[in-house]
Amino acid sequence: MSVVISSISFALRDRKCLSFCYLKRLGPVLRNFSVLTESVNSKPKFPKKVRIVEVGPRDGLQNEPDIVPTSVKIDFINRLSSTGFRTIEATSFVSPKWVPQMADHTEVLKGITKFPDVSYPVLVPNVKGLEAAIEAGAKEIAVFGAASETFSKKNINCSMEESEERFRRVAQAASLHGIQVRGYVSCVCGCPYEGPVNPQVVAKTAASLYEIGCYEVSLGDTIGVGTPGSMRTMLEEVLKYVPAQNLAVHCHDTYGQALANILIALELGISVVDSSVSGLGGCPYAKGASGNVATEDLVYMLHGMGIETGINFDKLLETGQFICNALNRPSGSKVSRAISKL
Ligand SMILES: CC(C)(COP(=O)([O-])OP(=O)([O-])OC[C@H]1O[C@@H](n2cnc3c(N)ncnc32)[C@H](O)[C@@H]1OP(=O)([O-])[O-])[C@@H](O)C(=O)NCCC(=O)NCCSC(=O)C[C@@](C)(O)CC(=O)[O-]
Repeated sequence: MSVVISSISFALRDRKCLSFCYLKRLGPVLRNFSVLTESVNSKPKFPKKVRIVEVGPRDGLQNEPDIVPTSVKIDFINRLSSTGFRTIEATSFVSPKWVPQMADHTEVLKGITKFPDVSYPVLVPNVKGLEAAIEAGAKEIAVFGAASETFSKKNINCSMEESEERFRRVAQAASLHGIQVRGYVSCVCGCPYEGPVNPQVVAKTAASLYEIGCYEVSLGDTIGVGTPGSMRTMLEEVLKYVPAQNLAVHCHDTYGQALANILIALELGISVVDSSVSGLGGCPYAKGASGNVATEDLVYMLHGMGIETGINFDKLLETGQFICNALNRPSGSKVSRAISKL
């Protein structure tokens, strides 16, 4: 078999050398192997540009054991703004009883310097959160649902169906104020309470967010259990309902699969990726889940592939160092750690 394969690859590399007779004999074999050679020869197509949604100030800091001072959060976001991000998720207008780390949302949103070409979305779970966000000057919000009934109840204290209705009301009210709405689906590759999640449920949840008016739906592998295989299966299902240009991926790196999973998303035409500087974060309602993919690692990979991000890599490393110093912890970014040892 290996002899046949090598002669086929040779033949395909230099078709001019093939005699008609040889080709005729190889004809049926070549036809059988055309699929194999196509996949060997065809390179996956990746987008030329990727927009990174930096979620460090929200997803990164919401799970910190000690309250991070408001001034540090503001400084952090300002540094991110001058790094080249176009979207920085700034904070959450959720109940301070549920997530005390985000209780200073209004001070943070009012205190940051708003760069003209940067959007600062904030998480909003209900109309009460939307009203507070509008009062604080939000121009973009994100609602957050889940593809798991138990996770939905633990995270936002309502069923998936109730959340759909809630988000519809939020989206309608937001549109009256000209506010853009992003949507999240958590647990797209697995749930910390229910285990495996059906890709069709993910697709239905994403489709519902898209239908209520979310301009972009971010698919969250909340506990980082996805692999390139399960990620592809899930994304192919979602893509039947939501176009690639309206999707983003949000990969936690708990099992070290995030970059590989992101590559699958890029291959399928998705060009928006959420990440968190220094791999900060985790969800308070997903025990054991580690941070998001580190932005430094993501940018290193994308720039290495010739994909534009608009991010100044040196400034990004400095910002990562700034927040790690403030939190008194080593960076969760492999790239940052490797570079600091040079
Ligand atoms: C949704 C609620 C509010 C329901 O919480 P609830 O207790 O069911 O709400 P309620 O309507 O019964 O109200 C109870 C109290 O909360 C207050 N309240 C009600 N709403 C608000 C609000 N917006 N802001 C401030 N306060 C609020 C309300 O006024 C009342 O106050 P009280 O009368 O007791 O003094 C609660 O469950 C909550 O805040 N959950 C947020 C959980 C959260 O932030 N999780 C982390 C983010 S999700 C995530 O990380 C995943 C993601 C997005 O990154 C993607 C991924 O990785 O998968």
